[in-house]
Amino acid sequence: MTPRPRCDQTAAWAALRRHFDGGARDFDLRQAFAAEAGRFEAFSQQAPHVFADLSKNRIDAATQELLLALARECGVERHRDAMFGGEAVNGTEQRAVLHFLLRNPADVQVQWSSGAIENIADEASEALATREAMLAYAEAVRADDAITDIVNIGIGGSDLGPQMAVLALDEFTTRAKRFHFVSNVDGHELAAVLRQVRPHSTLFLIASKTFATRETMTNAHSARRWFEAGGGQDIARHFAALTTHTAAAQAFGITTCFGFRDWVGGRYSLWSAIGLALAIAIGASGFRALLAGAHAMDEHFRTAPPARNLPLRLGLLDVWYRNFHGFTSRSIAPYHSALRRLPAYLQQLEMESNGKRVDAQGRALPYATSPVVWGEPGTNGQHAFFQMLHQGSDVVPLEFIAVKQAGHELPGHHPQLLANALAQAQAFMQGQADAGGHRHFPGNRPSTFLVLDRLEPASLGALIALYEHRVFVSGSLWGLNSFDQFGVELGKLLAKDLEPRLASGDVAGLDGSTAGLLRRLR
Ligand SMILES: O=P(O)(O)OC[C@H]1O[C@H](O)[C@H](O)[C@@H](O)[C@@H]1O
Repeated sequence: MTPRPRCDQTAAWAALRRHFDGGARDFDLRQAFAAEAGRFEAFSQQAPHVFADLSKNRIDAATQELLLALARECGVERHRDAMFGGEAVNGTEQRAVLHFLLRNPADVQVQWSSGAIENIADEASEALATREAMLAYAEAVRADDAITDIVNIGIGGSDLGPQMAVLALDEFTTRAKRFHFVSNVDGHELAAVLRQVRPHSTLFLIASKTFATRETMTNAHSARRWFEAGGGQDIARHFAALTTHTAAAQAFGITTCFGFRDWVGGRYSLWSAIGLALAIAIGASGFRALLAGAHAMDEHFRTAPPARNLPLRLGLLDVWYRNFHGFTSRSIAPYHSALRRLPAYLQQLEMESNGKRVDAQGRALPYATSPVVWGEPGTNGQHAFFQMLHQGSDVVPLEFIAVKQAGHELPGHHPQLLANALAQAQAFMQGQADAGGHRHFPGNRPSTFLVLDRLEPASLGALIALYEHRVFVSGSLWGLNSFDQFGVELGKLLAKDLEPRLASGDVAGLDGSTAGLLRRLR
């Protein structure tokens, strides 16, 4: 990878700084709408399966031009093409980043740049073969009436993706099986699931890229002990492993394994064998539709001109808000209860990817990177923390996700839901100037409004891929390696040291607080 210029040392960054200090800081959405008749049309667009209204954001044509110049100068497109070309864009781990390959239709040839990972054709056909094997297995499980419960054991990317998607696509999920997700090492979680299932009718999916994550291994061993203690014998039938480390799964005693490669990051692994629970839930055709929707967004990101490239526009907006306006967080408000785990999924995607303070070469950066990403479905959030969003001292850009068609037939609910989403976005922008004191709403609070026609496999795939690429864009502008996560290691190491101390009471060498708490917890 040729090094890219540091974003804050480009002419475009300096121009943006002048633009901001010269008035953009005080941009007023209400005035902008009053002045520009075509503002909605200019700042909204249809991308594959996702319509996006960006017009209630603090940007105008000049800001957008300068942001696009920043992307050009920072080499974002070159970086994107390097990823799609199979170069080792995850430099710290010397790995290519090819999760998009998992959603490539079988008949599409991938264009690889020279010097990309070797035997690329083999990688592509292996991914395809695994997809077919896994989908055939998913169909066999769906047809097997003796299996009534699927328990996915995994954490982080091996939990959040399949869990979020199984919930989101509930309308498309087989009613013949129940789906459970166990991630936490807290035994309460596994125990609560085991109380509901029986060994002879349960399939455990042990989902772990590394097959080494302690939480998952502890839960997997406990599940196997429970299975055997309950008279279960046929591990091959009741356990399957989804992992890059099939040898470790076999050593555990699992013979049904679906693999993937280390070029799939954990938080990008829903499309791989890690998606098996979802494939069982919605079937092979549903899973293929999810992949096709994501692939359509890949193609959009790869080929749409910058000014109409949605992931690029959203990633640029994120940098504008974080580094110029200084906003520290972004709230996600899905106005669809089935998307209730989406904020948690996006937290991992964005904060684990871009929550870094050094550039891809390990040099400390002088500017802010990932915002805090958080949220709850609407309308629930309205009755909890929206108070702070409307009248608090911080400005938090909000992201609405609304779905045009309901997936149920209860009269009255959906118009009420959609009216609430529209009203909140309106209220954030307009505020209430004619009231003083406690009833004053400052307004001018920015929001982005995403619309899906229907929440279905293809649109969910496109939505997730949109977020993946947007995170790529902001990470690229910030000069980060968005594909490693060394920040999760230290705590794991320390926990390993403390676990035996909890049993022995040995506090030698510990700081006063940790020693005091350890004594307290014994
Ligand atoms: O899939 P696994 O190897 O078990 O990893 C599960 C998760 O844990 C790690 O610590 C990382 O922070 C995550 O990116 C990963 O998704």
